[in-house]
Amino acid sequence: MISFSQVTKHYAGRPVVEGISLSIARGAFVALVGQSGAGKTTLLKAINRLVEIDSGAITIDGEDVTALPLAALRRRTGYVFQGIGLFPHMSVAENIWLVPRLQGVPIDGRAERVARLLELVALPPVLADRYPAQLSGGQAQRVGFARALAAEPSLMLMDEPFGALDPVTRSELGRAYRALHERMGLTSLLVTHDMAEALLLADRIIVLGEGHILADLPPRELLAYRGHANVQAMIDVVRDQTDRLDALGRSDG
Ligand SMILES: Nc1ncnc2c1ncn2[C@@H]1O[C@H](COP(=O)(O)OP(=O)(O)OP(=O)(O)O)[C@@H](O)[C@H]1O
Repeated sequence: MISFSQVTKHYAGRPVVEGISLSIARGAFVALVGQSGAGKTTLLKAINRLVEIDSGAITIDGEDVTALPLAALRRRTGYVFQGIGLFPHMSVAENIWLVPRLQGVPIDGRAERVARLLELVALPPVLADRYPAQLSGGQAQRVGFARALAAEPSLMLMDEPFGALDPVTRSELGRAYRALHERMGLTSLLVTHDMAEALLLADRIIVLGEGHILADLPPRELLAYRGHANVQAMIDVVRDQTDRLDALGRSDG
């Protein structure tokens, strides 16, 4: 569904993404991980052209993203990011209805469609009339997902969408999104710092570093990976935490 061919992006003369080629199949759930500054966000934003690449090409369903009108491209791609950016002066319903409104969908269907989208992200319908300041962080993030899904995108681009949440909400929302991904037949790309989250949610994990793909494997195979030191270090953190927790559980004092 998405294809990157020799994609390169520089900032201030320094390559951030260098000659990256990869293909992502329809229905895949792919996590992009890597240390801070590895180029994860740059690669994600290049898809919906929030970032313009210097060279190479990115296609969605065989169409070059630079040949698509921006509005059509953004309609196909739901975008969710940390801290979500809900408009504070708009109610939840108005925030969710932003894209359908731009698409000229008649307002008389709004209440029903907003209620359905809230239900999808497991929020009660009464929240429709609240304002963002009256929501918890987890609720706001769910509204962000509902807003992205309102355009009925086939591709979801997510940049640390669970990053600002407490661990319990983070885990709940991650699982809820994974279920939505299945149910709605979405293609999902998730940028995360959290290797454990990537291993538990995604079907395929791409590890970026120094502008390149360091590893590109399904979770089980990545766990057994031996190779690039940076990749191993990220996996070792998860393994070490699991081992220490196991040891703690077994200790008698
Ligand atoms: N608009 C910009 N102008 C200049 N440099 C930028 C710009 N955007 C990103 N960079 C630099 O490019 C590099 C990659 O940034 P990017 O945000 O893609 O990394 P990342 O892997 O998503 O990092 P993080 O995990 O910290 O969000 C960083 O060194 C960053 O400082």
